[in-house]
Amino acid sequence: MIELEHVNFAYEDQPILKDISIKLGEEGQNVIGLIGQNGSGKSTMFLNLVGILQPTSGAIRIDGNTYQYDKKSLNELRQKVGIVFQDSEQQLFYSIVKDDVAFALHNLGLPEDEIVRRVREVLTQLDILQLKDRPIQYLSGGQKKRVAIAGILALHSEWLLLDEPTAGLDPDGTRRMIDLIEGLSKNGQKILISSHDMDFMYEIGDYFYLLQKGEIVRQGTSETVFADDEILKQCCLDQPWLMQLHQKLGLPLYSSKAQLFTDEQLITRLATLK
Ligand SMILES: Nc1ncnc2c1ncn2[C@@H]1O[C@H](COP(=O)(O)OP(=O)(O)OP(=O)(O)O)[C@@H](O)[C@H]1O
Repeated sequence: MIELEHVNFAYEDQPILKDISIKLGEEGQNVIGLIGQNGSGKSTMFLNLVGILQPTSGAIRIDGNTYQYDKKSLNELRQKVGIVFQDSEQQLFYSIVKDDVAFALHNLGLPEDEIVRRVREVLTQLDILQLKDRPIQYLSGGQKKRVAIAGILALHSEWLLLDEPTAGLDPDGTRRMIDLIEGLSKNGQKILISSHDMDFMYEIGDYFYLLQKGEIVRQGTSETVFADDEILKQCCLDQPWLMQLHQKLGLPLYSSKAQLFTDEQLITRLATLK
């Protein structure tokens, strides 16, 4: 679990994160959403969680141990908490897929056969084994994101932080990202996602934090956070369409588009309107 205790962060004199005290990854929370409009502080919070930025005051703990910022502690932290940036291209350093995924494993000093095993394992898991010898520059945006994710999962990181994972993806890419996250979550991977794509977040998350101007103004399950249209409007966010169908048309609250379109009772009721 990652705990933030009265965390404040400022860029020079500009306060960005304000007195944040939360516990990420409690029982039953594998996929956690950090939602908020542009500039609310989501990326800044992520950079604090991976130790690239250090809180101005307050503390962050992982599994009970307070973050330390010396080189050795940061190296240990990076094995536990990995981040995929919105522009994942900036974190791919090698020209060939398998070399990039192996990069951090070489840094750890793992034996060559273990590196080869882990690279193959993670590329298979992410369904990109066929890309292993391909130059990264010729991959699509969605494929590059998968390579960046592979580099983190190869480390067996406890936490995967995804900053705007659907930015720049087409509907098919977004669907594949949802399937990927669901698959990882079923295997027990802890994932923290930042996004302002509310439909995507609604479908994928177990628990949510709503960030407004650097403050957590609401937290809870999708029913709690997305039911309050007023607070979402104040944060310049749209209510997920499945929640709108529920609140405005009185339909059951479906957890996904697939669940809605396979509801036989609803389909029968709608057929009588024809
Ligand atoms: N390096 C920096 N120096 C000074 N201010 C910064 C820096 N990076 C971000 N900011 C400011 O901090 C605030 C929060 O930015 P941040 O990128 O954390 O928000 P965000 O919620 O991730 O936004 P987005 O959804 O657009 O990515 C913004 O006002 C931004 O201009």
